[in-house]
Amino acid sequence: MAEDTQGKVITCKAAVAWEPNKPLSIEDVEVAPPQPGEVRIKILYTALCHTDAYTWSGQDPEGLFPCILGHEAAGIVESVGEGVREVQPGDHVIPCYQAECRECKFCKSGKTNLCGKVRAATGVGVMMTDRQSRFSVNGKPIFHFMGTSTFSQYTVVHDVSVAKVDPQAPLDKVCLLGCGVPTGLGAVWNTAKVEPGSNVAIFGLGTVGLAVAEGAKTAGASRIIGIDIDPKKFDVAKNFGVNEFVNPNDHDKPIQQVLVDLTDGGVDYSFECIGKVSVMRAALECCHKGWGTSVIVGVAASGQEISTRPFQLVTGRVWKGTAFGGFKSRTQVPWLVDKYMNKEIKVDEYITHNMTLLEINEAFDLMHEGGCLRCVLSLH
Ligand SMILES: NC(=O)c1ccc[n+]([C@@H]2O[C@H](COP(=O)([O-])OP(=O)(O)OC[C@H]3O[C@@H](n4cnc5c(N)ncnc54)[C@H](O)[C@@H]3O)[C@@H](O)[C@H]2O)c1
Ligand SMILES: N[C@@H](CCC(=O)N[C@@H](CSCO)C(=O)NCC(=O)O)C(=O)O
Ligand SMILES: [Zn+2]
Ligand SMILES: [Zn+2]
Repeated sequence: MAEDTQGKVITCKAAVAWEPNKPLSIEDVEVAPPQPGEVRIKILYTALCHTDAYTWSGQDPEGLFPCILGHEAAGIVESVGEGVREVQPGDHVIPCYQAECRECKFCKSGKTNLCGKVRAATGVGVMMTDRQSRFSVNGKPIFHFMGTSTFSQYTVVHDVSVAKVDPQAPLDKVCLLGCGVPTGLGAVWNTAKVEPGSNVAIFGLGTVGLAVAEGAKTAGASRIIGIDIDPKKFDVAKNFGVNEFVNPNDHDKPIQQVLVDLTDGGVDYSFECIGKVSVMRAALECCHKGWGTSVIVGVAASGQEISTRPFQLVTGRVWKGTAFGGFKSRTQVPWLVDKYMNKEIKVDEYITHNMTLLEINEAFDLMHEGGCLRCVLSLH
């Protein structure tokens, strides 16, 4: 049902990042009505992802300030702009930072989940139609972030960035299907395509690494080796399918050598879920000669570069990366929600904390502690 806010500016609360690393500030933000091809969403729940912290830190070359961060959320469509056909007010939705237009060269290629339709605009914090922001504070424009900006009670996104989901699904849980959980599952299922019986090494046992473990378990991997410098992660990781643990700090040898020794020459698949280029190298080099494949999932800062001896690739190791786990967002996020509703994938188990938008700075502090996987903020 349409709300009486349709066509009007909505003033609501949002957490604004005015400058890198400065505490987020809860502001009264004006959110303009959606223009053609746009959707205004009442965000009910948003989680925090490490990529929000990364951009907030000032290290993201696409980080523009002031902005409204946030990209792992769920809400209800408040109103739609002209020409929007696939969602309507009242629909339950998950905003998708990786769009899916089904028409561009990328979408039609059948080779990637990346979409080119709105990426140039979302990378510079504006909407595609007029290259303007829909957010302002006292008349000053505030940049969008990742085409989602979910740390706001209302946001405006492109219609190609909205997945309509089962209205029965609990939005305080399925908001996680906007980023971290699909990324880990898809890294295994879509990007690496892990086969039954494989040996898998997962570097970093945060939400993304644990979702990789869950994906590897369901793919039938036999050895799932979790590597983390925080021993507190090991207990929780067992519940997600990790069946062996290695703490690099317990060894004098380079971690890639430890893993090669443990696995008779190296693992079949490895996943870097941290964002450190030195670990990305180790993840590649712990792979088995001839076929081992390493997938980069972690996001590393501007200026960071990966390196290895080309001989590592000449001798058959494969280096790959994944964005949103290779999932086609508008098509497959609803499918992931259905899998959650059918109890085929975990989601609740990644949520360690629940807070409100007003507590967002405390939530970010918590995120840097080992005990926190995902913190879900309620916005209303
Ligand atoms: N590619 C994508 O589409 C995508 C999507 C979501 C998140 N990410 C990125 O994935 C990464 C992981 O996200 P997360 O939310 O799980 O993060 P997280 O911080 O919760 O988890 C990282 C884990 O790595 C461990 N760690 C840190 N340094 C280590 C080291 N040297 N060796 C071993 N373990 C180490 C930490 O103890 C922690 O458990 C981030 O870089 C995030 O930006 C990428
Ligand atoms: N602006 C960043 C890009 C960081 C990045 O790689 N983002 C991932 C998603 S992380 C979600 O938590 C991604 O999907 N990238 C593909 C894309 O952005 O199109 C930088 O430049 O470092
Ligand atoms: Zn994310
Ligand atoms: Zn497209």
